[in-house]
Amino acid sequence: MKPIPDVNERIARISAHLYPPKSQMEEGSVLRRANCRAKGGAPGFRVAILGAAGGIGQPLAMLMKMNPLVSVLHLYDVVNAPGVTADISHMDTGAVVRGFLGQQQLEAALTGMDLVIIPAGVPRKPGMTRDDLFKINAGIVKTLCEGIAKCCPRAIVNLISNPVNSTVPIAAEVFKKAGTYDPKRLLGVTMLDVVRANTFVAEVLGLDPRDVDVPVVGGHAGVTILPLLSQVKPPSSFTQEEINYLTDRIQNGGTEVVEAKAGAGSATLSMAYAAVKFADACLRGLRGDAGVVECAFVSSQVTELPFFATKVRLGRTGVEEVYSLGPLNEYERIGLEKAKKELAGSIEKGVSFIRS
Ligand SMILES: NC(=O)C1=CN([C@@H]2O[C@H](COP(=O)(O)OP(=O)(O)OC[C@H]3O[C@@H](n4cnc5c(N)ncnc54)[C@H](O)[C@@H]3O)[C@@H](O)[C@H]2O)C=CC1
Ligand SMILES: O=C([O-])CC(=O)C(=O)O
Repeated sequence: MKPIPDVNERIARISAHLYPPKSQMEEGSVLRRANCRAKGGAPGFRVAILGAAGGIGQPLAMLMKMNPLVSVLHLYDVVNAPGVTADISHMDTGAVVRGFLGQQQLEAALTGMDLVIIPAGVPRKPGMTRDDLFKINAGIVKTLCEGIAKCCPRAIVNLISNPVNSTVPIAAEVFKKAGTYDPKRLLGVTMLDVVRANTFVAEVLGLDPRDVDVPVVGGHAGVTILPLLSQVKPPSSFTQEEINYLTDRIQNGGTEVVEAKAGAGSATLSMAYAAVKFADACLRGLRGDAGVVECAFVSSQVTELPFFATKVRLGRTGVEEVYSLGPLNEYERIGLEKAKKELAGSIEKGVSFIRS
């Protein structure tokens, strides 16, 4: 029987793989061969997840490891990154996984990345608004975006950390300051609102959610989440009662989960699903696929606000086209005015966090 390696030896081997010292990257080393295999064997994109050990980060990491468009997956967090990385790295899918722990490894985590997904930050507890997270999450997003500006300024950024209506303007200001801002490459993730809208509308219509497409515009908090039920596909009509019910349920879907979890956080599994659906769309766009269209909170000229969520077309350079709102009914026009009023304040709050 082969002797079982000493526990410390095994741990040393694992951590050498997770946190490679420079010497290990030399010609002929095991790690070097693994890297070559990653590049040669599984052509694809290099993706980093920042906040990878969290409630969203873990299932997101698992699902990205299953995505055939990903060849290298970097998992960064300030806690528990080694455990999550060791675990995910045993999945027999193509992507090579590496873990990075703590601020001193942020640059290594980001260098060479094509797509950076950010679910780092604190989640809500019952009774809190997303804006209550600003104090802590604004600083986290600032630091991470400074790293992106330095190490992978051309990467597409998918920003999940709340309040998205403010964290996206924060990221834009950080990139502007660094001279790397490309509005086409910065996207606030509002996909969960679309995922929820498709689910709830399908329930009302008695359809399979996969056959339903609901545009959700505006932003990602309360009244700024504006489902356009008049533009649902397949074309459908709703009673006023159904419209009130659906709008309220979609706008408060996050709160529904926060209350059900009763202090144990907010949506994580549905969010990981939505994040992967969105990241996959970004990667298909980068690959050059035609007709990749999703909703996202982006730099926009659709309204007078500098950022707004609408359908966008994704391509090789990120957001290649921002679609206009299309025809709105009276109910949606009133909703739009409310959404813009709240959004303006949230955007301004993010901008002045960096400028002042
Ligand atoms: N855009 C959207 O639709 C949604 C956004 N969210 C937001 O996503 C964020 C994360 O939520 P959860 O995963 O549930 O929270 P969580 O607390 O379970 O995980 C957050 C992770 O971020 C890490 N983290 C904290 N500071 C960090 C830093 N400086 N650098 C790197 N990582 C850091 C933590 O160690 C933790 O592992 C929250 O702000 C939440 O509100 C949640 C659901 C939907
Ligand atoms: O509600 C929250 O705090 C988390 C979130 O953004 C969502 O689930 O839509």
